[in-house]
Amino acid sequence: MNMMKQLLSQSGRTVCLALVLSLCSAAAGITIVGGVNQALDSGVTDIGQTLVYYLGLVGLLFCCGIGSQVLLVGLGHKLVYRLRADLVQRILNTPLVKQEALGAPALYNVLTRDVTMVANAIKQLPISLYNGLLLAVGLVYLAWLSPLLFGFLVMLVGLAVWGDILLAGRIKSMMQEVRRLDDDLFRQYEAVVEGRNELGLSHPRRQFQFQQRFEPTAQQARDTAIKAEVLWAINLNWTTLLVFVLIGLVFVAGTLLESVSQEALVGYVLAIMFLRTPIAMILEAIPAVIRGNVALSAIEHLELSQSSQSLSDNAVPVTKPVTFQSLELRHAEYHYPTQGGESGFQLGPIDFKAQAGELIFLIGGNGSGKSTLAKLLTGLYLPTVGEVALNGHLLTPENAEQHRSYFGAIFPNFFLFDDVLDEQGNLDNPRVQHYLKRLAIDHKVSVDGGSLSTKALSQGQRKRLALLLLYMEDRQVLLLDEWAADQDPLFREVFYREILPELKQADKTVIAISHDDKYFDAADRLYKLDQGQIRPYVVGRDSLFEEMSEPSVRIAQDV
Ligand SMILES: Nc1ncnc2c1ncn2[C@@H]1O[C@H](COP(=O)(O)OP(=O)(O)OP(=O)(O)O)[C@@H](O)[C@H]1O
Repeated sequence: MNMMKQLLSQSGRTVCLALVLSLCSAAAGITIVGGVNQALDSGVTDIGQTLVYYLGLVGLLFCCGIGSQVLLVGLGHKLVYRLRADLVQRILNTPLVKQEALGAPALYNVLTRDVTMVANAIKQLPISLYNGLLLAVGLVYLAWLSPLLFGFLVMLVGLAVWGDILLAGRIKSMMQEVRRLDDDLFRQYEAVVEGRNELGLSHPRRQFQFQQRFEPTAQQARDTAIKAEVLWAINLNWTTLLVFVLIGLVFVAGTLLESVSQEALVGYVLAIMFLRTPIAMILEAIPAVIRGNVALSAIEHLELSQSSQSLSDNAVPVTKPVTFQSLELRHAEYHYPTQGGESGFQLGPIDFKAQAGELIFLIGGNGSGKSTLAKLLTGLYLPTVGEVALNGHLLTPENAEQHRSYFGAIFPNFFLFDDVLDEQGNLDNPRVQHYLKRLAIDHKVSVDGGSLSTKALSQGQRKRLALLLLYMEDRQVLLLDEWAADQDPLFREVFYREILPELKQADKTVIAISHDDKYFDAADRLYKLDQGQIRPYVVGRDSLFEEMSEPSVRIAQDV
């Protein structure tokens, strides 16, 4: 709810104006009801004047009603827009480690389902506010008409409202359960979409995925949602019935109590009938509001970054990087958080230094910590213990953005963007043609207006495009995590024998994670990771994997 308060506080003036207009409209409506009641009781003396008053009030009701609705509808959509923008910016500003812990399904759930739920709740805002005010003005009128009957009415309505509050609490916990199940469902959707190849090949797995994983969760979500909605629908009908019971009881009480005039009685019946619609509309809006509330709590529960650093203006958050000189790790460690009672992987302590213009290979077995080290070097992870320093400046949460601006990286799970941006963030840089040719991909892809013509390519070709994007960004330090793994032997040769030396010549510092022992001689220095520990690797002296035979290639310059 804090998020909603923040968003609403930015529209204080609109809310106030809409409130005043709604109040005027509601007051005009109740005055018409009161006037009709009075006319029924005492008749009309001046028909012309009465007609003028009547038309004036109808006009006021219409204009103020329209005015408040226009303001509130606009406000509702602006709130949804701000919520979306705020959420996307908060995700973009959330540290990688937190995003990885949350997982993609949870983030998609928030961005799609939760935002829609909040949007639906916000849509109820104009209707509920208007009807709430109408109800409030109506109650003031009833209190004025007969305080005695009003006391009686408050007692009865109080009971009904108490029942509604209890029921709303029960429905809220059901909707929280539906929301929890939705998180599970999004994980199932991810398996269905991302696992399309495996599922396409295996009928038993498809059946298992559908019957054992998807169906039970979807059915439970369906049943809980139906239960909640039906409970509220029963309550809605019960409340409508209560209005008629109320009229009857007021009528009986009024006839029994001598101090209550006939005019007050008729006024009560008229006003309660008139207020029936706003009451029903408010009650109808409540489930959507509860769902929105549950969705907002779910968004807040993710504990995304609170940073509201705007990405929509042109302000550049970091100063232009100076010339890269060195990158150093001093007793640096990175600990993954404990998961399911098991302590996370621990990288380090590591001491490591890369100088400008060096070409360094990181090697090691699966799970030895190479990619973790890459994320630590690039500033995507901050060290748990020890220090990371670039040009002698220690990496801190405050300067992490500046640190990262030196790096370009391709990780194994890279994402290929449609747009080819240059170092200034501009599209349509003519250099792109040269690199398309260099990466031997110009026959498959063109870049038009800064956008890739296609991404429907093989994995090796997609990696070449990722390298194209990296070339265009022209960062000083490049981190290539098993880039060559998907290349054919011919282009692998081009990569190690031509592209890497060219990058070195262009004063780039390259840290490449590689399993290609055939090309270890291309590196200036080699480091091997083993269970989170690093040590220099000497070709010929050290074995790549303990069980493997001695590699035959020697590097030009041993460490
Ligand atoms: N996002 C994560 N959350 C928690 N633990 C992780 C995460 N990513 C990796 N790990 C743990 O860190 C260890 C090292 O992973 P890392 O990806 O750094 O290995 P790697 O050397 O790059 O392996 P590979 O050669 O298979 O890519 C893994 O064994 C895993 O247990």
